[in-house]
This record gives sequence, structure tokens and C-alpha cells, in this order.
Amino acid sequence: MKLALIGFGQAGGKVVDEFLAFDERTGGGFVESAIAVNSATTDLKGLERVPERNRVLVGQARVKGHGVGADNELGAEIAEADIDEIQGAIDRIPVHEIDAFLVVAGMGGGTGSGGAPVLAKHLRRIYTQPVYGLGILPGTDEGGIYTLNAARSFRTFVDEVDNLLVFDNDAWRSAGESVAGGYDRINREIVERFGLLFAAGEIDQGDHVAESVVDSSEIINTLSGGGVSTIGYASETVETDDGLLSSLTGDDGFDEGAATNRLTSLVRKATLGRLTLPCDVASADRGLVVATGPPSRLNRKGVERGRQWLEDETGSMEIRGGDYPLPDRSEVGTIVLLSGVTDVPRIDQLQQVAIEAQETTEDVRAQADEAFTSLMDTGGELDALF
Ligand SMILES: Nc1nc2c(ncn2[C@@H]2O[C@H](COP(=O)(O)OP(=O)(O)OP(=O)(O)O)[C@@H](O)[C@H]2O)c(=O)[nH]1
Repeated sequence: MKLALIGFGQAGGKVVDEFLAFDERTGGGFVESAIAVNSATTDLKGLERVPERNRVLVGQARVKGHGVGADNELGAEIAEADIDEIQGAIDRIPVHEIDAFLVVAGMGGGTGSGGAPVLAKHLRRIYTQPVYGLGILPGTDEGGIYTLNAARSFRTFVDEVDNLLVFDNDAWRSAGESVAGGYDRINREIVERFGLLFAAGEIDQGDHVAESVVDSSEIINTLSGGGVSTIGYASETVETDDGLLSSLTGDDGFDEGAATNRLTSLVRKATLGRLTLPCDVASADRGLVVATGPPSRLNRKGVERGRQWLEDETGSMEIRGGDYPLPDRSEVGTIVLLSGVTDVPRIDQLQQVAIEAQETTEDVRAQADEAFTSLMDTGGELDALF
């Protein structure tokens, strides 16, 4: 499917940059346009692939290009004040050619966390295409302010988009990895999963037509209905059949039964392995299974069995399935998109943080009100004395 990608804040910009690299490397063809929005000049300068004219600096009047320092209320205010600047870049997108917008942001910082929901609301008001979010949750060791920002912004972002795809940094950290090195690896993991999904809905006329190719409407239908989505992915290296031996013997080594079993077990591995946002799979409302790899290794029966297995796991009747043939790959893989998931421990934890923060704020307000009233009373008594 064709997307307009908009990266908001540092994490958003870097992930969009990585999507562009992935799209170029794999010939995915799913990126129609890419824009980066930030309140920090250096972050915009650090991008490698987003075209310079599509890098929008916001909030110059308030923060002079220095970022908002994890203040996501300020991030939201800046996005609202400078929405016309962002719209100026969006006006250059051939919007009639895209299937959807994807707004990408880290939920823990200030610029993206505050600004992404504001932008999503604006886009939905103006355009008929769906507006999806890709929200990146902070690591739990990053500190209270990041968790609090994510807790506050998450709910708003879910409400403002047609579906929020989520990646939890916390579930993907590796021990002993440097932060910067970690992000490079994590960003590749992000785009491999979400990029493959979006590229799957973007098969050209000239591409190999598989038995049942996934198209963009299946992705859109799986995401419609809103809520939160997560992705699982698993792959396995396979012998390709274009070797000298097979050309001499005419034996392509294809074993239908083995291909079916491989695909079915890859669907299970993708679903039960590490998801971009860990959750109870049974709570998913809708799902999509996509098999990728050399066309000769994809078969309808395998996808169908995997799809039925996922129906049983989720109890949902809305599980779609199909292929994304990749002739040059020596790997067979499956992507499993679970949409409308509700049983997500990490989100419960964030909501708890938001509730506690709200209660603390109300306590502080009540104490301040009390102090103010007694001060006024004292003022009245003093007035009476003089
Ligand atoms: N996956 C991933 N997460 C990142 C990356 N950079 C930052 N983050 C996460 O994003 C959050 C911080 O958000 P940023 O995008 O850096 O902040 P910002 O939106 O630019 O806002 P300010 O810097 O406060 O102006 C943290 O919770 C990090 O975990 C990245 O390259 N990849």
C-alpha cells in the first residue's frame, strides 16, 4: 500500500529514514512521500534520506530550534501553533496517490509525543484517507518523565488515529547494548516488520502473481475498527530451486507437504514469539497472516492452515490471509498482524501511571486551593485589623 510517512520528533524522523532505506533496498515501493517534523534543528540535520525540503522545523518562536526537552504539553502547543508549516509540506504530497498516512513518533519525548496526536487530528479532519499512527513506547529504565509522557500521550494518540500500531522499546532492548547502537538495531527490527507488511499490499503489475496476493484493502480492513495493533514476524532460510543440480535434473526440490508445514509453524512462531507490543493474543479482534518469500515456497494450504490456527487462538472470525511473493529471497517468512488487541500489560501499566499522576495533580491542586483560601481568609482578617 502507498503511504505518506510523517516522522514527528527525533525517534519518528529516524524511523522514517530507516523506512526509506528499507523501501529502497527491497524495492518495496510503499513510500510515496516522507516528511520529518521536529523542534530541534540538529535532529533534522542528522537525517540521511528524508529530502531536505520535506524537513519541517516547528516552534522556532518558542524554542529557537533547541527542542522541547521532553515537555510534551509544549510539544502539543507548538504543533498546534505551527500546523500551517507542516501543512505546507503535506501540500506537496500527491495525496490522491496514497492509501493512508502513517504518523511515526516516540511517545516518551516532548516534540513527537505531544505533536503526533495534534497532527493526526488535523489530517483526519482534512483528508479521507485513513491516518495510522506508529507509536514507540519508551524503555522502563528511561526515567519517570518518559513514562509519564507516554502514559499521557498514548490515549490521545489512539483516539486521534484510525489505528495505532505500537512498538515497545522495552520489550526489544538487549542487555549490554549502547543506547545509540541499540536504536539502530531496534529501528531495523521496526521497519522489517512494518515495512514488509506495507510492502505486501503494494504488488506491481509486473511482479510475480502468487496464488492469493494480499492487497492494500486487506490491510486497511484489518486495521479498520481502530484500537491498538501489534505485529509478529518469523522467518526461515530455505534452499532456492535455481541451482545447477535442479536445472540438470529438472527437480526443483519442492515438497508441498513440507512447504505447508513450514508455513503453518512459522505462523505459530510469529504469533507466539516476540510481538512489537507483547499482548494476550486471544484478545485480538482482527488479524492478518502474510506469507513472504520465493513464490515456489509459498502455498495456499500453508497460509490457510496458519490462518485457521490463528482463528482458533483469537476466537475471531475476522482473520485474513495471503501471500507476498519475493522471488529474490532465500527466506520464507510470515507476518502476523493482530489488530484491536485489548489485553496488553504494558498499556495497563501506563494507564496506572496516568491515573496516579492525575490523582497527584488533583491533590496538589486541592492543597493549593486550600492554601489560597486560607491566605484570603487571613487577608480578610488583616484588612479588618487595619
Ligand atoms: N526505537 C527508537 N526509539 C527512540 C529513538 N530515539 C529515541 N527513541 C525513544 O523516543 C523517546 C524520546 O523521544 P524523542 O523522539 O527522542 O523525543 P522528541 O519527540 O524529539 O522530543 P524532545 O527531544 O523532547 O524535543 C524515548 O523514549 C526513546 O526511547 C530511536 O531512534 N529509535
